[in-house]
Amino acid sequence: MHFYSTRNSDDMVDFSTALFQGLAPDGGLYIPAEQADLSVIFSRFGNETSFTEIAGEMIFSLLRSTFNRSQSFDIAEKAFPFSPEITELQNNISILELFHGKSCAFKDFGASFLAQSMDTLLKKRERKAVILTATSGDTGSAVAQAFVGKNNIEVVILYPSGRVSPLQEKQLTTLGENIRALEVKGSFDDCQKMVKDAFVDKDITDKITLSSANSINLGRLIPQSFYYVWAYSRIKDHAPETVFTVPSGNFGNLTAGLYAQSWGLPISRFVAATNANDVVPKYLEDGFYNPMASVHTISNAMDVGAPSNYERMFHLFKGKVENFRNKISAYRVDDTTTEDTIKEVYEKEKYIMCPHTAVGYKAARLFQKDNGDQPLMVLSTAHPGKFTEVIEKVISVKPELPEELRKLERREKVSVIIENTSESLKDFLLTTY
Ligand SMILES: Cc1ncc(COP(=O)(O)O)c(C=O)c1O
Ligand SMILES: N[C@@H](CCOP(=O)(O)O)C(=O)O
Repeated sequence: MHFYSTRNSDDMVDFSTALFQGLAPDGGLYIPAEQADLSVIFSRFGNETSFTEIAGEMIFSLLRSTFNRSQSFDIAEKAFPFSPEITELQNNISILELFHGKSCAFKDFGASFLAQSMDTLLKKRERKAVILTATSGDTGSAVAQAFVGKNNIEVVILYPSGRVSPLQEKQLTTLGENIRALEVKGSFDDCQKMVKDAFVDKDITDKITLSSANSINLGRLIPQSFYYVWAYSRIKDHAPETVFTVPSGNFGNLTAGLYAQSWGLPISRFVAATNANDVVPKYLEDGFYNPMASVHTISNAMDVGAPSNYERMFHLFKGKVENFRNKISAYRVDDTTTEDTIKEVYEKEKYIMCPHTAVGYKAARLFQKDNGDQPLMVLSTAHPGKFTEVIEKVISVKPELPEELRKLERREKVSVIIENTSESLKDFLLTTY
């Protein structure tokens, strides 16, 4: 498969180039140039097919011009020593738990695949890369875990000061080695803009081989399609067409689902769930897309006012709001409703969900109210233990922390504080590398 930029279809590249460039040189996002049909392969997957097998088959089917069969399965095995799990709740809702990886969030799937495929390709090319990542909490922690100790790779993580949870901050700032954390005096959108500006700054790119570990990088997005396929393989006997509800911020997760659908996965609809940062729900309502400054919420990892992947969706839907509406329904959920949802589900079902998952769960219930009580699969994007402060306040119970998170509590934070300007990032990069 080849890829081109959303802003220039003549700029055709292979997977390796898209992976290491991250963002296209014209500032656009790489998208698949060919229409793959994997429906026959999907139909062979069943309840017994492991996540690694599904991932290996998909890597080989989509990226065979870059990875041969044995490399594809090797990457899948090394990247995914963990798997999603499904928990059934009342009201026809299934929770697709994506937080059983090292950093306890769904970002582990993308970050781990990215690290393994870069490792495989760097061995061939003997290149050194600096990975720039903007995070509102979870991408950075997954990337830090996936890349720590990797040869020939330096990682720089930008996060908004005071706007990530205490545990997320520990995950970003305590690993050391090849991982550096920049604490930005600003919002996630500032961090994301600083990263994007660096990619198109020739002074930087002439000196440093930059790549990205955000969902602007297709290497982050493609593996996020694997778990939609895995989920389908588990439910297809009783639900041949599935509605997926996706807690959304930068819309990488939902875009990955749209790709899975375009490759032949029978998904009947997506429900996009946002917090008060609701530019996409507003766009579906009135047809006007107005990115805005993000506001702080208790589902902090979704505090995005200018979602990167809107550009990919816009391209996929040929810029027509009706095409968006044909595939996606959208709901916004405010903080009070998010807290009420966490409480209600815990009281009724003794299930603790993180605030982001609660936004998704509530949106699924609203969708059922509008469209009948049909089965829905809600993507659960993070372990509730990453947001202990919110959970304890709402249900007076401290979620049990996995060992990975518990050991971080004792570690010392190390970060460099910088202004929210592209010049500060440029200074840092040019003086450090
Ligand atoms: C826990 C959690 N849920 C949801 C999201 C939103 O995902 P996306 O940015 O892919 O829309 C994020 C951040 O990416 C997150 O960390
Ligand atoms: N919510 C994200 C924001 C970055 O999103 P990405 O998918 O583009 O990396 C985070 O947790 O950092």
